[in-house]
Amino acid sequence: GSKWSYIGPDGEKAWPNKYPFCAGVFQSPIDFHEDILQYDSNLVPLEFIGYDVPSTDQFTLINNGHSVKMYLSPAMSIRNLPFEYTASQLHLHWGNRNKSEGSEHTVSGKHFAAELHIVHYNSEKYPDVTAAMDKADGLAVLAVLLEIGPFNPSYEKIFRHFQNVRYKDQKVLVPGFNIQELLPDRLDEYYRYEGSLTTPPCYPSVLWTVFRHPVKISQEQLLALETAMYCTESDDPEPLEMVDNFRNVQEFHERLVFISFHE
Ligand SMILES: NS(=O)(=O)c1c(F)c(F)c(S(=O)(=O)CCO)c(N[C@H]2CCCc3ccccc32)c1F
Ligand SMILES: [Zn+2]
Repeated sequence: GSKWSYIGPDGEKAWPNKYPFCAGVFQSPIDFHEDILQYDSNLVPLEFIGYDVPSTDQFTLINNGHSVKMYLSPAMSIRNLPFEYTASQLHLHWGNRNKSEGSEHTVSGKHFAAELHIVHYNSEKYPDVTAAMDKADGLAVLAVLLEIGPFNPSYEKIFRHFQNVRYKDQKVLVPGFNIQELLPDRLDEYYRYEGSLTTPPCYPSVLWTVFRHPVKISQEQLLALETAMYCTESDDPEPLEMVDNFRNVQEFHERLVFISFHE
């Protein structure tokens, strides 16, 4: 129950009062635009281990008051990064029903409808995500930009449970499935930069991989994401809709974003 939000007196402009790193260096998210991008031929496709989780396993999906997050299996990890990173959780960021522009990262100043983040920690150097999250080489987050298109049966495996996590601290079990289904085609094409957590405590501890190609979900799926959840508990007399839970893009001076693709 950390006291910060995306709106009002505890909104992002006030974060540095309680969380000094939020005013610090290497902050995320950022805008990807031409003059900060540099092709890097060393950026090879990531390798996903144990992402195909059997349906006999279950993931816990929880409304934590800031986002809807799903704890992942410790058997899931990624390679081809400087270290092996083990999966911790995935969560989403989105806008609202009148403005479906809730992605955190932007491309040439343009928001996408929403964004999925899969948080991993450096399991070669640290015992768990709590030990890793404030270390410069502690975390690796994969980001998928979401846009409107046909119904997406893979995202529906999570979205179908939203009615059971409408309020803060509610949770539900989700049968395992291949988390790789949530990722776009062309896993070889991505943006790569060193940044931070996009929520307090904003530690500059994240190696970001943002896939170039967005994934499509339907208008109805997006509306469900934008209207299902509340930041408040089920008995709160003043319910607060969980909308616009994205941080604005941060200044990015004298830094480069490396890309694995030619224009
Ligand atoms: N955009 S983001 O930077 O990826 C990002 C979020 F946006 C986000 F909301 C969360 S949160 O849901 O945990 C609520 C805020 O702490 C996280 N959690 C991370 C960092 C904080 C502690 C922690 C502990 C265990 C697992 C993951 C995490 C987060 F990393
Ligand atoms: Zn996130």
